[in-house]
Amino acid sequence: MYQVYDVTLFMDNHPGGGEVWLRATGKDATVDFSDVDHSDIAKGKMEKYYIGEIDQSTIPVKHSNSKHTLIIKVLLVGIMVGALGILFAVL
Ligand code: HEM
Repeated sequence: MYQVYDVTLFMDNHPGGGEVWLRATGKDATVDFSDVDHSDIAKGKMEKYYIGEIDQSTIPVKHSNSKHTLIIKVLLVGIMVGALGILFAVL
């Protein structure tokens, strides 16, 4: 389970700055949080911003669209080659 915190209200007052949180947006920040070795005071403050838990198995997995991107690239090259062919035929 992921523990979720709404830190928007604390953003301007976070001693580590709001920037570090922006960099952690949309991802699991557990490692970033432990790397700092937050004090017990910091850990106590977290309770105030705790909003619940998310079961990570319910988070949609990002699929790579590389196959679609390749098809689009091949089509674009085909269109360009076709356009050049028409251009040379006309000239
Ligand atoms: C609700 C969550 C959080 C709370 C309440 C919180 C609170 C604090 C507090 C009170 C400090 C001052 C130092 C201390 O007492 O340990 C601090 C420092 C810091 N925090 Fe957080 N923090 C939170 C989440 C995070 C996250 C997710 C990150 C990283 C992505 C982060 C990065 C930092 C950094 C870089 C510092 C500065 C450390 C230093 O200057 O040595 N914090 N935080």
